[in-house]
Amino acid sequence: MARSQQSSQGNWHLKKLGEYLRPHWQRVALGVVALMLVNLVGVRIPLLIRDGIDELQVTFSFNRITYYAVVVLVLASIMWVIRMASRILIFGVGRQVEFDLKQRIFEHLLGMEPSYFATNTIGELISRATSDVDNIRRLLGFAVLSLVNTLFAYAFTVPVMLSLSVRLTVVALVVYPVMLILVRLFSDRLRNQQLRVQQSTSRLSELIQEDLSGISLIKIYAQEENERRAFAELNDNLLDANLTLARTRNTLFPLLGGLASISLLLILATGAGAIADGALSVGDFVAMVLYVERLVFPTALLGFTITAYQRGEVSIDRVEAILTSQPKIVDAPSVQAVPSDTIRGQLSARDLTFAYPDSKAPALNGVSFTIQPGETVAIVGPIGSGKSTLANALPRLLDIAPGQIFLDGQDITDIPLADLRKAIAYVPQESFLFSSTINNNIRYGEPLAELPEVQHAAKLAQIAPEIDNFPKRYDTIVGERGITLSGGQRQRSALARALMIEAPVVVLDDALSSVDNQTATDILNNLKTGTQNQTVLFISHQMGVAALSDRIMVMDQGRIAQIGTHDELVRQPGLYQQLWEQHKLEEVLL
Ligand SMILES: Nc1ncnc2c1ncn2[C@@H]1O[C@H](COP(=O)(O)OP(=O)(O)OP(=O)(O)O)[C@@H](O)[C@H]1O
Repeated sequence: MARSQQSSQGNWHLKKLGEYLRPHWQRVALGVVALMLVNLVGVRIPLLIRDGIDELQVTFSFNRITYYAVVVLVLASIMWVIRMASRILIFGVGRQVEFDLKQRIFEHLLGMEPSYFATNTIGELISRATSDVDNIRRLLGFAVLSLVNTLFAYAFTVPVMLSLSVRLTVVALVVYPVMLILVRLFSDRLRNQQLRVQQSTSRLSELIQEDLSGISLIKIYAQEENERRAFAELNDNLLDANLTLARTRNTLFPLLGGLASISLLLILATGAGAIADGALSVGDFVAMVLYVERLVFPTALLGFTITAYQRGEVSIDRVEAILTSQPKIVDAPSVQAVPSDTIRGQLSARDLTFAYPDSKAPALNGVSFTIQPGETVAIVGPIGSGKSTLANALPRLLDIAPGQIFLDGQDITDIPLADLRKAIAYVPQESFLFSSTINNNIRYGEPLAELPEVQHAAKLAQIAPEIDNFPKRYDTIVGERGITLSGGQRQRSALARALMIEAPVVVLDDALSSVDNQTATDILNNLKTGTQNQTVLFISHQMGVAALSDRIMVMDQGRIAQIGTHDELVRQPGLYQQLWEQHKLEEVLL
């Protein structure tokens, strides 16, 4: 049972390797033909030497020696050239497959929804896309080359050896079954140890990635020592895993090499007797020794080939786990394109309910509303009341069931994702800037936009005067490798990016929290009076700004508790009144 499972898994890995190689089959085939030629020529050389020795035993002639020497030299040179070509071809295929896999992994990850990255850490994904892909490259380069070479070496050498002396061939090959048993005994252990190395590497890269992203937090809480210890522990684990694997490999490889050399000893011992009996010529004997030597090297390499294969198998599993994960948020087959200039911007929800996986209470519970085109609606409510969940649901960053959210009356799950996201400009709480110019950051959604358009968006987002003061104005590099912007500057840059795409609907998820009330109000006024008269959904804890919107939705525990204008709500007893009172009190105190 276990064995059949193992062999079916082995077949699966081979199938996958076949799939990786298929696009490059011509190069692989050429490489294999080159290896075949190398071995064909290689088999010929000991026979020539044998002929030379046997001939020279009868008559000694310098001309003949020179003849044999030149022929051997020419053949060896041809072999060398073809071997080089085979290596270039096969290693090149390994690099090509590495390129293909990296490309596929990245493209696949781009299609996954944000929640995928909450369960699969970035460090782990990076380790799979780099070191695991590297292992597959080595498997396809080195392991394929050495395996095919070994197969040809045996296939061509053994028949010639048998034709020279059956007895000596059997003696030379007697150790080989022992080698196979050894390899089998070690292979499970090698695979498990290999897996441990790869898992430890992933855990270490996860920690590095997390700690370096959260370096300020580590410093604020003075946790350097603890983090150093955690790193040392994982690093120690990796060292231990690597050393254990090295121990197993260092036991197996010399054993294989040693056994192969025993063939040579056995042949020397039995060959002498055969020559004395006249059963074997000196030339045949020398040829036999050369043949066994030809087999020793590929056989000793078998250990490396096996580990490269097993390491590759583990990596194939880890890479395929990414490639076979299905994105949950995809276009339904029935979607039809919706050009954004045909969208008016009416947004509605009908009994919208959503629960995060593994959470008991729904984050949105029977939410219903209709927002008219051009309306500015603020969403307020206590922390954790479901505001961000609602904002994420609108551009389908969450896996929302059909029949719950509508844009201009059309179910958003019937709109192609690309069109929906072009129609709803969403500015998340965390404003992320790429390490590029501020110009490129703002025109991220419209990469071909000209500077005046970028400047206009910056003006609407009230960041233009500050950009004019940056060292290289719109060409200033920002983000991780550039100048550091303040929280408010980052937020307004992210807002300018969203305004750049001129979407009919703009959703701001607490995206002006680092901006003072007056600036936030000016920005909202810009949106209302802009050319597009956009529908704006504006999540905020800034009650003073929210009060200026056309209507306000008050959320509480995943439900809409109240909805109306500021004047209506402030007169109704309820959550809005409380929030407003609290706001006024804070204003007085500040
Ligand atoms: N990725 C997630 N997985 C599981 N639960 C989540 C996730 N994100 C939010 N929640 C939960 O869903 C509920 C609503 O959260 P949400 O972020 O929508 O609230 P919010 O009103 O935007 O809060 P805040 O004002 O603090 O931004 C909370 O109980 C929160 O713990």
